[in-house]
Amino acid sequence: MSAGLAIDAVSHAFGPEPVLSGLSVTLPAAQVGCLIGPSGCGKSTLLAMIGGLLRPDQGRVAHPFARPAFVFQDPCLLPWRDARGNIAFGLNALPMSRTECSARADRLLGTVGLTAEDGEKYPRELSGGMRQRVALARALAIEPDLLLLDEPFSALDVGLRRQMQALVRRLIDARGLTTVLVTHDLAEAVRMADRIVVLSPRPAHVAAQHDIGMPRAARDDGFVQAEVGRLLADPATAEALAVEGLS
Ligand SMILES: Nc1ncnc2c1ncn2[C@@H]1O[C@H](COP(=O)(O)OP(=O)(O)OP(=O)(O)O)[C@@H](O)[C@H]1O
Repeated sequence: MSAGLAIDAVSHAFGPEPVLSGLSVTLPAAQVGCLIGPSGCGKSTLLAMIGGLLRPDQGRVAHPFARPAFVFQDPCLLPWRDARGNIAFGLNALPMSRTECSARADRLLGTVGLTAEDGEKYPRELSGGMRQRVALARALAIEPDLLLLDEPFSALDVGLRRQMQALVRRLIDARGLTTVLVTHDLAEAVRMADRIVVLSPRPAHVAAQHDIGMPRAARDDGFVQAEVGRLLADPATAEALAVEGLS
């Protein structure tokens, strides 16, 4: 198995406020890891470290990936560019012709379930779900080797959320893309993850870790419900997630 992500004894503080405390986690390449834990415990901080945006005060984050891409809860689209232009935006920095950029953006519109006509719409003309599809396509445009998802579905209603989860699941499985997903939703973590890492309240350490063996495509609602029950039967998981009623 090729090397994946290794987070070793990471501690971090913002001013006097410790946020992460001696946190260690590994994730094999081509797997999906979910970070779940109480609000403010440091999940986004850890994701920023994995993506190279922040250096830990102590400890080490190591991985072989060179092209991380983020998708956030807010799609953060440029309002003055249409959907195609937003998808192609990150490609401007790459040595590609305009025609190649445009062709790649067109392919990605299809990949995320949007039409060529949708590509000509501006963010204000797109629904929340469509905007999040554009953000996903923009992340995939740079052909990332590491996908970092910070609650990308949580602003969507339940139906759309399930559609987007299924789409992302298919895309990461087809590409064998190493992925880290931050979520507040244990059922979502069970649907998406190979490894679920439960963080304690701040300063966060790993309270519990669970590996889900079933192939993602085979996880139906019955499996997800049963697995959520199994995970919550673990006292350390239940305690960490009970803090804000996550369980
Ligand atoms: N750049 C920063 N400067 C100062 N404090 C920060 C900074 N970024 C995060 N924090 C603080 O660090 C703590 C952890 O924040 P973080 O966003 O990582 O938590 P989280 O678990 O992702 O939260 P949530 O689940 O609510 O999104 C919070 O108290 C937050 O206010």
